Amino acid sequence: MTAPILQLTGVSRAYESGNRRRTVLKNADFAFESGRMYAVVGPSGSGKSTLLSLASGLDSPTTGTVRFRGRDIAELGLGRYRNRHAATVFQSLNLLTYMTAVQNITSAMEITGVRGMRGSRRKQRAVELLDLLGVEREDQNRRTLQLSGGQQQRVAIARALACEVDILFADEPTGALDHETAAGIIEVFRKLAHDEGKCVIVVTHSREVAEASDQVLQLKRGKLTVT
Ligand SMILES: Nc1ncnc2c1ncn2[C@@H]1O[C@H](COP(=O)(O)OP(=O)(O)OP(=O)(O)O)[C@@H](O)[C@H]1O
Repeated sequence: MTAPILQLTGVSRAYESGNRRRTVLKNADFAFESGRMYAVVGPSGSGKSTLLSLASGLDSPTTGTVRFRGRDIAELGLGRYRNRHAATVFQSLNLLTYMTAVQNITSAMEITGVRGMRGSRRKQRAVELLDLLGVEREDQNRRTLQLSGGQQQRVAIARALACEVDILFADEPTGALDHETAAGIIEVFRKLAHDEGKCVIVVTHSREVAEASDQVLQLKRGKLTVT
């Protein structure tokens, strides 16, 4: 086994409401590797989004640690971890619909500070990523509002990758897509893991996504098991 890129050790998350305290993720242990695609599955309310938030540095565990290349992400800084190493494609995509596909990516690069890259180089990088994800050149310069759901999903993935992150998280990426479009997106994730060496972690209800993954993590009432 190669050294894990991301390691969860005894990770729990509890929420307080009034005088009640409920643990929704219980003592999760898992080591993720580069070059592999993982699916996180489980019934509604089982803790999938909670796990995603903790592993992607959007939230902190109540107990336990999340380590990126051996270093606690709390020490590294959650903002820095998210900007430089781990990006998330949210269900809502959050694309700027009045901008083109290319502009969505170059503006994200500006905001998250891909340093030392001039405007023309940023644009070139955006085109490279969109090519990699199979967005046709003529569609790359259309406003994302005019693109199909599958194309928008590809743009959101390209944007997440723009900062050369090592880990890509996606929350229910095929939920709103028809079967054929979903199959294309699944292929994109597999390619990013197997050809580009990324660690891809997908929260999903889809059997197809789970079957296409290298490993499936199952959550049931906050308990993580690996199948
Ligand atoms: N901020 C919060 N405060 C209190 N409880 C929360 C909070 N966020 C999530 N929960 C609770 O934690 C449990 C796990 O939620 P989570 O969103 O992780 O489930 P999920 O498996 O992603 O569900 P779904 O498939 O429906 O998106 C749920 O019972 C939820 O109500």
